[in-house]
Amino acid sequence: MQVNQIASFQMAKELYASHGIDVEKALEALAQVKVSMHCWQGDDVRGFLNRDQELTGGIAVTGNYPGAARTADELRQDLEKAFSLIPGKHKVNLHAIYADTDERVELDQLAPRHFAKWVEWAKEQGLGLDFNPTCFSHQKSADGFTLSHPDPQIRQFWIDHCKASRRIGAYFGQELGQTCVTNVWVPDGYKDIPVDRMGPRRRLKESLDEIFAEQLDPALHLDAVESKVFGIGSESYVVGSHEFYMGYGLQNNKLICLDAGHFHPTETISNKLSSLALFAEGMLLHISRPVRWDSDHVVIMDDELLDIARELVRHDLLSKTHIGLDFFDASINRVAAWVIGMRSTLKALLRAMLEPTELLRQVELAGDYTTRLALMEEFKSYPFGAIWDFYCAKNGVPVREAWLPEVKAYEKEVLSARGSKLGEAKKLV
Ligand SMILES: C[C@H](O)[C@H](O)[C@@H](O)C(=O)CO
Ligand SMILES: [Mn+2]
Repeated sequence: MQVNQIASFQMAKELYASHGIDVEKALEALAQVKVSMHCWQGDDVRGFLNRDQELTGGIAVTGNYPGAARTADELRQDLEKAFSLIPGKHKVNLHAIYADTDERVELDQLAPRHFAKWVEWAKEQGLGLDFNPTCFSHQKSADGFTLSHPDPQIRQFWIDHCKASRRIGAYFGQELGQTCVTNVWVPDGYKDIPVDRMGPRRRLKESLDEIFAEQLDPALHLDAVESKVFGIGSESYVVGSHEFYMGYGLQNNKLICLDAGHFHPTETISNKLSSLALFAEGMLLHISRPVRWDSDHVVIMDDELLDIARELVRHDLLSKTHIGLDFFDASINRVAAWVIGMRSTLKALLRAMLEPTELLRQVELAGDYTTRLALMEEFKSYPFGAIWDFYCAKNGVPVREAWLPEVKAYEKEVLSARGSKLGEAKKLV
């Protein structure tokens, strides 16, 4: 660590201490936070099963930046690169289509053995794993319906896929000694105005009941359910709406997943946490950045991310909240996208931990809103950057933008040989 970094840290630490903020305690708390980094940013949600299928489910990846991972080994190599630039020990969030196997296997037949290489790797790297059934990009979801499909056979296929996914999740939890969250998201919905809004929701509920019938040890495995307001091709009606899953999750003790991009454009998930936390067993966050719609832009430290972090810290919700990222941007270097999203999320949490929460609470209760506003504003320019730099250096990862040349070098040495989606092996400089 450089001498000037230590000096800046000491000065900042004293300043925070003068407001009763224990910086060392904040850093210890930050080190406990595991963020689940989504594997699908690394290859534009293609996966390794059914690679010939186009991405469906009303989600879209834009951009043609060269270097997407084409195999599980390449994806793991890229994940390792990204984690080497992010402080702390975290988790990787896998989708079912990322099975690493030579077998030709259908989604409903997936088993733990198809993910053994991921487990072996996660053990070596000291990472946890989370999981998701993949209910899209498949011929059986081509008409936009899966778990709420009117055809019982198709519905059963997706039910069996979700059951298989939970067993894989439980296997991750067992093998890695840390709880795996398996999150169910389905794209089901109508482009145009439906007549029957209830029927598909009743079928989805019945499918979920069947999927969750098998009891799994909650120490090893937790279920989450993710809602959405609309998708491309399901603009008028989404079966798994927020009300649907909030009801389902609360009634059945499931984690409720809030994706930052899955609500109306002016609706924020930060404002939902304090309500949900009073009633729910726990929450899963898909931190994303919607720009005008559910565009899944790379997460940055914007106002909403800071507000999410503040809510988690101020109300002591970190222990009942599982934090995951969910974005897919193919217009920039994909490893950089992960690093930016992860570092921003951790930085936002640290910033929230360095706020004088107790003091702000007291002035608010006393009705002194002038002091509340003044302090909240002044604390925005407090030297949290010096504390973040120290944390990065202490964790042996690059300080500030020093990670970028490492990504550029990796791009030159490794990614440029892979080419772009259009097929040409474009050389990058
Ligand atoms: C690939 C993910 O499962 C997906 O992004 C889902 O979580 C979602 O947010 C769909 O819009
Ligand atoms: Mn999501």
